[in-house]
Amino acid sequence: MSRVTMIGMPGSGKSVVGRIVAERLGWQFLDTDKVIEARRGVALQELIDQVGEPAFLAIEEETLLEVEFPDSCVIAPGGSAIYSGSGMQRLAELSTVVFLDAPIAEVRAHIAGQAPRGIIGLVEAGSLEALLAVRLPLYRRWAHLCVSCCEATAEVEADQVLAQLASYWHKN
Ligand SMILES: Nc1ncnc2c1ncn2[C@@H]1O[C@H](COP(=O)(O)OP(=O)(O)O)[C@@H](O)[C@H]1O
Ligand SMILES: O=C(O)C1=C[C@@H](OP(=O)(O)O)[C@@H](O)[C@H](O)C1
Ligand SMILES: [Mg+2]
Repeated sequence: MSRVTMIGMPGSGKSVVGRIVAERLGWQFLDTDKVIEARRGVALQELIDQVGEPAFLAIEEETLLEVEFPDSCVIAPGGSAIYSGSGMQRLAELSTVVFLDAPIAEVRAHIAGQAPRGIIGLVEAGSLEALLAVRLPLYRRWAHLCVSCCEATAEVEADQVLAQLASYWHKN
């Protein structure tokens, strides 16, 4: 199957690692957060602030269901994509889904280095640890492959993803 989708917590590296995986395969890279920003003409954080979390999830679902994903592409949806059963069903049918399983300390450090962003369900969960506990069964449910990332550079993580993909594609 000539598409890959990266899923995982915000800050786990879906966009950065996904882009490197795409480059190494000579494939296109598509970040659905960027698609939403381009369609709406606002930064993602601003959109979440404007419409609220439930409406953002509806916009994200609509995007996952409507975008035409080309052949030979790596897709990086937002970390909240797993809240859309129909969106994930579509991605699982048209791509190999890779869960970037990053330790929470790494997630926290990566998020801290970035501009503020709305993380869906974080306020309700109370902490990143509690949010991960809620999301983990969903990430695992939709993943064809789980790649554990531990204090490696994005380049090394991309190599790990590619090695596991090669093995998965060989068997499936
Ligand atoms: N393995 C890594 N090593 C160092 N920095 C990383 C790594 N993965 C991601 N980052 C950094 O963390 C931030 C969030 O990464 P990003 O790819 O946007 O995550 P996601 O798309 O999963 O939210 C970026 O600044 C990125 O450069
Ligand atoms: O996990 C989340 O709740 C979110 C993750 C973000 O994308 P990244 O996972 O690419 O950071 C973005 O879609 C939005 O801020 C919500
Ligand atoms: Mg991203």
